[in-house]
Amino acid sequence: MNEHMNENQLLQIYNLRIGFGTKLNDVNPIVHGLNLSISRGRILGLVGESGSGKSLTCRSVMRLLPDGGHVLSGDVIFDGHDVLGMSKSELLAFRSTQVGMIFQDPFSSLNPTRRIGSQMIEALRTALSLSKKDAQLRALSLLEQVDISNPSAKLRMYPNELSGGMRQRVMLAIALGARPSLLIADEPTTALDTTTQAQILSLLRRVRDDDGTSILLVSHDFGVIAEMCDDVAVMYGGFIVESGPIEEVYLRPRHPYTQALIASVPTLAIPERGYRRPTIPGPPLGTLPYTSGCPFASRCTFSRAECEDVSMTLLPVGPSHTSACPFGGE
Ligand SMILES: Nc1ncnc2c1ncn2[C@@H]1O[C@H](COP(=O)(O)OP(=O)(O)OP(=O)(O)O)[C@@H](O)[C@H]1O
Repeated sequence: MNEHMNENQLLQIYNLRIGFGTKLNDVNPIVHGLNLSISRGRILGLVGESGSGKSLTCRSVMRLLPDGGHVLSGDVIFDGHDVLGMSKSELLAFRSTQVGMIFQDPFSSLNPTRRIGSQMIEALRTALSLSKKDAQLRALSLLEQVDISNPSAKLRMYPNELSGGMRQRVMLAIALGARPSLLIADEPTTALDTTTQAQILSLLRRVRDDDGTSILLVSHDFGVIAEMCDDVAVMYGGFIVESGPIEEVYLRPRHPYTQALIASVPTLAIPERGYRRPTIPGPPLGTLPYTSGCPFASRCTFSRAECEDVSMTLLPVGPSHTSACPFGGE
């Protein structure tokens, strides 16, 4: 395990394979040998279409895969610690103090029958062993940190009395409760209107700037990733197909899937006036099992016979920039 350790990296994922199945000897692999790392204080974007394996990758860091999901092989190293080898008690401590996570739908994580205050206080007391009084004070200061006005009134409310944006702020406040060094944000703004989305993204950036928190930000929207992240990893069909610093990847994308994804960012699409951004041709991958070669080949404008045999290894194509397409997107 120690051969993987790198002190500049907060999170390192090596050769991670995830699959689904009821029996371990009958598992359908979904994520195929994924490598990923996040440096301290940086924001890494994980981008790709629905079903590419982004959420499973995030959940495997917390060891919170859905029922039937298994890590088949690989290593997850957090701050030098082997997450996949942690005991139950180490895992509970890790989840409640080292990593915070927010999801697309904050409703699914909040209990609708309990007031915001009692949920926050319970989470804070469990994570930080605080007295009830101290947990209440910390809850108030956390709500202020995420720009919630009149926080004491909000503590008395139920989740359904808050707007979607407010609920996401509350989830962020809970996730930041123990000042985690990593925040995993899985499509945190997808369900929100554009103004609220901008506010939540700006809050996330502030969390990183003020506290040095590393962030793993998942999105299917390259526009959000380009605006927010320092580094990006592009996923397709359970593989990372390209990764690197955001300026490099955004300005000089080398994998045809990344090129298509960037070309389809809806900056100004007004179809009724005849201008629209291109979409990626062909149907999404769906749930077909992976066999071999490049999973994007059937939709790729540059596809050729050799694509059926490429190994999907990330090859260097620029400064810290790698791509799995050996043909350079040409
Ligand atoms: N609970 C589950 N049971 C069986 N298969 C699952 C389950 N959850 C995910 N999968 C499989 O794993 C694939 C990847 O799922 P994942 O949620 O990681 O995708 P994603 O990239 O995060 O997409 P989305 O943005 O839609 O959540 C899915 O297409 C599905 O085939």
